[in-house]
Amino acid sequence: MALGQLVNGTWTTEWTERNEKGQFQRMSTQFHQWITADGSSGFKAESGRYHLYISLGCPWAHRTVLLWKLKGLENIISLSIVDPVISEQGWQFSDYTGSIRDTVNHADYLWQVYVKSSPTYTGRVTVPVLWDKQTNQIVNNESRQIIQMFNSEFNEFLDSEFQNIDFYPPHLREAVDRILDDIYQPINNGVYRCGFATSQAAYDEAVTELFQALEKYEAILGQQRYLCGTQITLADWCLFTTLFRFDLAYYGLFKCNVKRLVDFPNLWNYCRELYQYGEAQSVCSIDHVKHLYYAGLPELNPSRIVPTGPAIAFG
Ligand SMILES: N[C@@H](CCC(=O)N[C@@H](CS)C(=O)NCC(=O)O)C(=O)O
Repeated sequence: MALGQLVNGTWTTEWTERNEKGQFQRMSTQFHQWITADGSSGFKAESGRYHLYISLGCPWAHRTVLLWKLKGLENIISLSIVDPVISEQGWQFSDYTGSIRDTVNHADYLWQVYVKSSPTYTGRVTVPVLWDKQTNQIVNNESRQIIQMFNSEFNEFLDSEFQNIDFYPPHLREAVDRILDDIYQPINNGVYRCGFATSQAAYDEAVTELFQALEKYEAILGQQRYLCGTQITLADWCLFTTLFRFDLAYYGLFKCNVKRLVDFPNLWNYCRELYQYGEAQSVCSIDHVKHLYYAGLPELNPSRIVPTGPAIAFG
């Protein structure tokens, strides 16, 4: 397995996210500070102060770059995109097409950014990472929190066209949070629970829960256009990044193959609609997704061959 982690600031190739039942158990992220418009948190929203590290293949990081793009933060927050294929030393920077090297810390590997922020860090080295250039530290590495900050805290630097976009409006916050909680374990993390299971029982449980939840949301989207009703919210973007990868990677490599996404008429139309929303598709990379999963997880695909298909008409 190419995945490793930092132990006391040193890179190791241990990977310990499965229990004795063969179930995948995702570790929690550790950097949870908050950028605020007024600076009361200690991290004031400022133009040019922050840097975002992402992978275009990763569904969690994809959420943050979608918000970055859709809120018009390109000239406010700088960006690095890792090589899609995770290396023996974790995420690396390269000249792979569509990647962007680390212009801030000039790291070769993302673990170096973690160690610069926190020299004795122990834990996984994951994307996304939001970095503060002023105090030289990681502010936050949890996608669900980063997208909330991007949605509202940088508005004063944006044109009114972008200021007015609100994917987390106060009257829908409770509903968004409830849906995010509801889709996390069976769907967003559920595909990983299928793919990384090491026992039949763990896989059976995960795949059953995944398809029950997909059927549930298929029915909901038969009644309403978006997860919270008539308006696109953060909940939709968080479901979208998993759906976008479904037929490209999860159906094949992770054995999420009871049905394809295209076999769910409502979920499939919804996925296509979100893909076509604004400039979303400019940060949707089929190539990075397929390389991340097929070339970067030799435990699941020892040949690392990236399949040619499937041909999927998102556009
Ligand atoms: N809870 C985190 C999860 C982030 C995460 O697990 N990212 C994966 C990529 S899909 C990663 O960086 N994995 C590398 C590793 O575990 O070594 C979030 O939502 O931001």
